[in-house]
Amino acid sequence: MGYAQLVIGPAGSGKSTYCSSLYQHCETVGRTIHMVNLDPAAEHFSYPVSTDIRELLISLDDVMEELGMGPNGGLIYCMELLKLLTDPSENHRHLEDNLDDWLDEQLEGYLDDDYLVFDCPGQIELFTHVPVLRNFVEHLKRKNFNVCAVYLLDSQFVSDVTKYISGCMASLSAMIQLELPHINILSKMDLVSNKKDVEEYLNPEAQVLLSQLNRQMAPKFGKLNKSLAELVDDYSMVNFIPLDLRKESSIQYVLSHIDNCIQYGEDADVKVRDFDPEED
Ligand SMILES: Nc1nc2c(ncn2[C@@H]2O[C@H](COP(=O)(O)OP(=O)(O)OP(=O)(O)O)[C@@H](O)[C@H]2O)c(=O)[nH]1
Ligand SMILES: [Mg+2]
Repeated sequence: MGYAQLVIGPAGSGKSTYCSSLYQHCETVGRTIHMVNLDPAAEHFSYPVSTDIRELLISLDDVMEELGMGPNGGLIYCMELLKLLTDPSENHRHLEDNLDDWLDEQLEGYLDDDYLVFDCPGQIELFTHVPVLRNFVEHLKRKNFNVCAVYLLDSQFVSDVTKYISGCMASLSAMIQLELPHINILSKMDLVSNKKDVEEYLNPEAQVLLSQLNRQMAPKFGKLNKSLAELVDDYSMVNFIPLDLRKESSIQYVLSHIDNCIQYGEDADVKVRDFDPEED
C-alpha cells in the first residue's frame, strides 16, 4: 500500500510552493515524502524531484515550436500525448512508452509504504474534462495507492461571493471528474489582511450565500443563484481549509487532514517526531 497526494488547482494557485513547503515541513519533523513533477512546463524546483515527467515527454518548448501551439494548448497536447503514444513519429521516438508503463517503472523505485506528492500542471482542463489525469489516478489506485486530491484555490480570489462560487464550481468539477477523496485548500493566507472577509467562505451557509448572491446580481439570476447555493450546500465537502505557509502549525493541520483522508499512519508505525505548534 502506498499513499499519494495529487496537488491540483488553477494556474498560479500555489501548488508548487505548497509542495515545497510541505517537503520542508516533513524534513523538519523527520518524515519522508517523495516529490513527483507532473508538469511538463516546469523549469525550476525548490524541492528535490524524485520522479519527473519531463523525462518521458518531449518538452513543452518542442511542442510549441514544432506544432506552432501556444503554452496552454501545447501543455494539454503534451499530457494527451501520454495516452496517444502508440505510434510515435520519427521525431518522438523516445515517447514509445505510454504513461502506464512509465508510471509502473517509476513506482518500482518506491517502497511499500512510501508517500508520494504529485505536483500537477495548472491547466484547469486537465482535471475538469480531459481524461488523462483521471486515467493516471485509476492506474495509481490499481497499484494499490491511497490517493487524495488536494485542490488549491488562491485566497485572493474569494474576496466576494461570485468569485467564491466560481472557485467552488471548478473544485466541484475536479471532484466529480476524479472521484477521489478531496481536500480544498485556500492558499496564500499570508496575503489576506482581513481574515474576516475570507472566514465566511470557509464553511458557508447556503442561505447566506444566496442572499449575498441575490444582493450582488440582477434579479433574473435569482433562480440560478438558488440552485447554486443549494448545490454548494448539498456537496457539503465543498469547504476550505485556510493555509498560511509561514506557520508550521497551518501546514501540519492541512497535512493531518490529508493523512486522515488516505488513512496514512493508521496501522503503520509512522516515524513522526512530536510536533510543537509553538515553534512558528
Ligand atoms: N504570498 C504568497 N505567495 C505565494 C504563496 N504560494 C505561492 N505564492 C506565489 O504565487 C505564485 C505562483 O505560485 P506557484 O507555486 O508557482 O503556483 P502553481 O500553482 O504551482 O502554478 P502553476 O504550476 O503555474 O500552475 C508565485 O509567485 C509564488 O511565489 C503563498 O502562500 N503566499
Ligand atoms: Mg507549479
